[in-house]
Amino acid sequence: MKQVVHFGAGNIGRGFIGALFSQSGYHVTFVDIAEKIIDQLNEKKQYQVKLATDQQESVTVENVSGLNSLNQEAEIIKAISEATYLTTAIGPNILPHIAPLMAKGLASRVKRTDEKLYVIACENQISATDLLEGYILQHLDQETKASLADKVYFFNSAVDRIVPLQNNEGSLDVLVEPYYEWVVETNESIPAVEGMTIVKELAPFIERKLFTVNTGHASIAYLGYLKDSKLTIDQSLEDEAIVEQVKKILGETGAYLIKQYGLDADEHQRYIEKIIARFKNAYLNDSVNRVGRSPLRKLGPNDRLVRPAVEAKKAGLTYSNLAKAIASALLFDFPEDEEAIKLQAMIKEKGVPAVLKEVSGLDENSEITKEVITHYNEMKK
Ligand SMILES: NC(=O)C1=CN([C@@H]2O[C@H](COP(=O)(O)OP(=O)(O)OC[C@H]3O[C@@H](n4cnc5c(N)ncnc54)[C@H](O)[C@@H]3O)[C@@H](O)[C@H]2O)C=CC1
Ligand SMILES: O=P(O)(O)OC[C@H]1O[C@](O)(CO)[C@@H](O)[C@@H]1O
Repeated sequence: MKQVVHFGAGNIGRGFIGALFSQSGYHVTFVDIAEKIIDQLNEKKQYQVKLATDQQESVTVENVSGLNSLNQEAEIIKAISEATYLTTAIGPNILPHIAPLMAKGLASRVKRTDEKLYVIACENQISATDLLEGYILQHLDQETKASLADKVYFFNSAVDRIVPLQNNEGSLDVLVEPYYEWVVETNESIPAVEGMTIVKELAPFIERKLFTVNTGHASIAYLGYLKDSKLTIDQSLEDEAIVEQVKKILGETGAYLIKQYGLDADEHQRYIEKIIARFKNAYLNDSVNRVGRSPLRKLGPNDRLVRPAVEAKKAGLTYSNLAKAIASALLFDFPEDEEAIKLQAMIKEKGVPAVLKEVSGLDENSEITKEVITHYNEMKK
């Protein structure tokens, strides 16, 4: 049986990428640090992926097992040497931490076989696989790096499926939205995986996805949180003012995307509407706190809020509503989110302009910073 080693047996790992590989006839070895999940994967060897619909249709995901990256290094290295794909859905910030183990796995593999291995990071981050490759290469000597050529391939990808926090402590089953899209950038002819779309150039796909789905989702989360921190995304969208604000924000990212990639304006408008309809799925019961998680990452220069504002400004387009979204992210003070705590401490200590400089790479005197501060002061009242 063909093998995939997938780092991160969480929501996207089990509910999306692992499920597609299993359905394509692969055995999926999940690598994680969550002991309970690993034990259950090895004990039950299967789980259900349930759709967030009226009917709650479900699919059984079989041929799965788990390994612990904290204490099963030798087993993971062996599994990497036998795999066709090596994938991750672990969070962009964790990639540097798993790179040393992946490097050991690749070094061992290329000594044992010339079979091709395809590495794909499935994270909400532009060029996540390039970043992972960079981290891995830092742990390899020149000779091993050279021996990866024509044997180990790194492909960037975009992943889109809403998988909320699961309300089923102790179960491997995952509730997911029916929609999914997994786009992988390559010119190679690679082994088929059901549900994987291959493209030669990822930029239009990942930017369209990140600056529509993720910009929209994060904006609803932050605006909803400001209204009531206990809301879910669909409840936030019961407020017409939030719907209108999000449409304006996506109008700004849309204008940039249409100009940058020559998208058809009507088609893009339909894409926006389809996405807002996905956000309204009440079965997902998706909290604004989950969707707003990790605000420091989301306020990063290349992420869903700041990059489209910077690009819109460069293109001579409006960015005022994106500035409002950035301001709402700066007000995310959820006390159970480590990055939110850090963000609020930074704002208290240094003030908003210094934080925007340090976290978002925005000059303290830039027009975008000024606009964000105006919104921030208004919204804080
Ligand atoms: N949940 C969603 O709707 C979507 C998430 N994504 C992206 O997918 C990635 C994963 O997100 P989720 O699955 O939601 O997160 P998650 O928190 O459910 O899963 C992450 C998993 O990684 C594991 N992990 C953490 N550190 C580890 C380490 N050092 N070694 C091995 N395993 C480790 C955790 O134990 C957890 O099981 C993120 O980059 C996210 O942005 C992308 C599209 C949709
Ligand atoms: O860790 P992040 O970037 O919030 O990733 C999860 C996000 O990705 C999305 O699935 C969109 O693809 C949203 O559900 C969710 O907000």
